[in-house]
Amino acid sequence: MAEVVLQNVTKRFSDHVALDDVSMTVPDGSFVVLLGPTGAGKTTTLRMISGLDQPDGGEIFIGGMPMRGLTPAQRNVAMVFQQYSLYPHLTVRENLEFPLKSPLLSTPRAEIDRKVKAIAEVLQIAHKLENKATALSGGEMQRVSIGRALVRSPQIYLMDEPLSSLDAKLRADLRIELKSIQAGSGATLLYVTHDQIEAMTMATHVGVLQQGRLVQFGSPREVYENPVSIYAAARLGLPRINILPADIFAGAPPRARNIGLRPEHIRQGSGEESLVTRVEHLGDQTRLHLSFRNHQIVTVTDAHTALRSGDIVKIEPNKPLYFDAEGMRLA
Ligand SMILES: Nc1ncnc2c1ncn2[C@@H]1O[C@H](COP(=O)(O)OP(=O)(O)OP(=O)(O)O)[C@@H](O)[C@H]1O
Repeated sequence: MAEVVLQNVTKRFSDHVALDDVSMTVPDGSFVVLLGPTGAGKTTTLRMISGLDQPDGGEIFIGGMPMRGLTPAQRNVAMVFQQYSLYPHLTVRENLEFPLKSPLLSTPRAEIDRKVKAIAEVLQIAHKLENKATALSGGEMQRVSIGRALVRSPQIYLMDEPLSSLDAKLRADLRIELKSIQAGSGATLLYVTHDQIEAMTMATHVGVLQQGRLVQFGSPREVYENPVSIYAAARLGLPRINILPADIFAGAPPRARNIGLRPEHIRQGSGEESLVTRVEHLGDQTRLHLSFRNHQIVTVTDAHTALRSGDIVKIEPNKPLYFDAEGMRLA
């Protein structure tokens, strides 16, 4: 496995700048998740690293080697797309074996069998090994595509929302499996997702992309607790961070335009009165929807709370984040 370095990478599509001077180091053995809304440049970043597309400016290094001019095969990267890409006329087993049968690798038969079996078990498709790829459900095909990447030992795995087409239970299972495969093998993984839970649970680092610019890079915890802007703060956390006018509570510093309060950073029982508008019991926690001076706030409370819609609850900020008129964090 290898470190991947992007140095001032820029990519334009006619006059649209999809990646704008992006510099980023994906450390060897890390699990980096790229975050950003649609169009932020996540897929473009993966395509540049894979060699499917060329940057207009800047350099990409994998394992210290410059990648300019090298084909995807020469880069030895494994990519999993959101949409499965299988050989339809081959069986699941043949699809999984395919990458190992490359003449360059000359993997021994016993080794191929062992790897295919192990991966098929992890991905819960062992019972479908002899089926034709076309005889699978969408979720099964996607698992085979993931398997085709995992049987290899590339320099880096590039995955673009690989779990988004799977049902919730399988997604939760595979999240744990992928993370343990990565942690166990020391693989380097660059991963795109819109799923907050995937990002928080799997990433060693997250990179926040905003209109083609990398605006923050750090551990999920760092980005969660110390976001550089409202934009970065809104990328992690569910329910989302509450953004309110800064003067809605006393104590805002000069130049503060907005206060950001994570749902769990609102103390209840003292402070200002707010109205409970909805109580959502989710089992392990309860969400309170509050109306406070014409603003809606979401906070969390005790799972067995007796609060009901129409009640009054006192609230005050705990660990507030302040942002200026441009949405940038104030120290
Ligand atoms: N082949 C292309 N031709 C023209 N424009 C493109 C092309 N590929 C991407 N773009 C543009 O570049 C920008 C970044 O696209 P990209 O696919 O990287 O976004 P993304 O963050 O992956 O979004 P999504 O979450 O929707 O996949 C977008 O504005 C997109 O329209």
